[in-house]
Amino acid sequence: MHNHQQQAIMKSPNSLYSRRRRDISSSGSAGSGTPERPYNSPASTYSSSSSSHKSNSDKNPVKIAARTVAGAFIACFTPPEKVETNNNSLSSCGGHSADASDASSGSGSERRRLGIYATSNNSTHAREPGNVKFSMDEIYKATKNFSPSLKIGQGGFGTVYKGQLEDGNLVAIKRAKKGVYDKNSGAEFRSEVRTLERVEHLNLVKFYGYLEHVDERIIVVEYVANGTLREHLDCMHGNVLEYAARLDIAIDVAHAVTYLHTYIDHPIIHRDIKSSNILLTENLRAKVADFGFARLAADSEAGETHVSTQVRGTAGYLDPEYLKTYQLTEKSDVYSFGVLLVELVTGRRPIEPKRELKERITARWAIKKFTEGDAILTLDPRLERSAATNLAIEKILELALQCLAPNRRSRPSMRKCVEMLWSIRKDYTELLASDRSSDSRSSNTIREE
Ligand SMILES: Nc1ncnc2c1ncn2[C@@H]1O[C@H](COP(=O)(O)OP(=O)(O)OP(=O)(O)O)[C@@H](O)[C@H]1O
Repeated sequence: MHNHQQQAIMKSPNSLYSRRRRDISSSGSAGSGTPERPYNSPASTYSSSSSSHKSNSDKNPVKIAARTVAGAFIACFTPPEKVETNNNSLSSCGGHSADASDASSGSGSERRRLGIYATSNNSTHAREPGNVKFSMDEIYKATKNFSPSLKIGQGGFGTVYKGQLEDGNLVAIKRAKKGVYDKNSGAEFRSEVRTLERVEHLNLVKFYGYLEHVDERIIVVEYVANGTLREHLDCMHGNVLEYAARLDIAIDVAHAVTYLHTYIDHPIIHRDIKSSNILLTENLRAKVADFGFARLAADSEAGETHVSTQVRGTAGYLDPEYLKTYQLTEKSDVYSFGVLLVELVTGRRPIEPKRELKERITARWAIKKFTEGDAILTLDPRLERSAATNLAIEKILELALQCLAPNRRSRPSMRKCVEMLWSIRKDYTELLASDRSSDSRSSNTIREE
């Protein structure tokens, strides 16, 4: 990537960085989790296992670099009418329901609707635990020979199919485009697969296995039924994503990334944290997907502090220091997480070329509003305002500001982000409860009068 191209990307949220420092309490109170999985215990959240893991895919570096640069240039120069933006209007939350209603991952009705594996519930052919190698036959069966009706997505890595294994588990089967992995990159594929095999966390998409056969490279991961966070922010699933759910999602993602960064054997940098890589369950809990770019972080005990490698990632989320130096650290993920926090508050995409100039880079605009004392004006207009929400917006943007610090040393660790988010959620929940009880008291008073 050329310097001037990098500059184009780097103009974003950091140059806008003007600090308004305030102390954020980081009491680390646990807050409430859903029954789906508690996160009151950091220890349990971060524990690792050696059995099954998270998704991976790798991507063509040339395409990624090209896409990154193109993204930045499109962001700056594309005439507005050619670029789609997020329409923040209530009406955009109409009835378009993609996968939301069939969120019953693995339910009989869904299987019947898709017509896959009618007999699978009775199957006794479960995969051996720990066996991560799939055969072509298994993949053909699971995808009904890569049936177009089971295609659920297309990404930089290739095509994604929904499938069902013989043991009944629903999976996403990611088939690499031919050429993404050539003969020489088999080692890279295998090393990434080894990484996936070793990680396991409730907020990471679980890795089931892979297949490497002639020119086929396939990764099999847990199917997450309820679409991506970006789709939900765009109201593609019918309902507005409530503020409390957004806070929970931020915490889920922070847990997953903290786990990766503090992974027992060796820290792992995700490198592509973005709202379209956050998948949601039917209970709106988040699972971080796409280890396409994941690399093991440098061993800081061995005196290294970064990994030098090619620039990869997605325009709008890229750490400017990484773009300048090609040096990747965990703090690059923290930067992307800061962009994601702003996305959660505003509902907007990181770059919205159709907006007026000062609002095109969402993080720059939101942080400016925050520093001017107008944080609440950045709230997604589809959400209701309340004292609790107003306070939480301020605090989230304050945390985002820290994550987006141009100097990576000034950024908090992901673990620190988790603690701050716990504290924000606790304050939010308490204030919401007291708002509600005072509301009901005053309505009782009115009724008595
Ligand atoms: N585990 C999964 N469960 C359910 N759907 C999935 C899963 N993984 C991917 N998808 C669907 O497939 C789409 C493409 O996913 P993929 O990870 O290949 O690309 P991407 O992250 O959207 O794009 P890019 O490769 O540019 O980062 C996703 O947007 C999602 O809709």
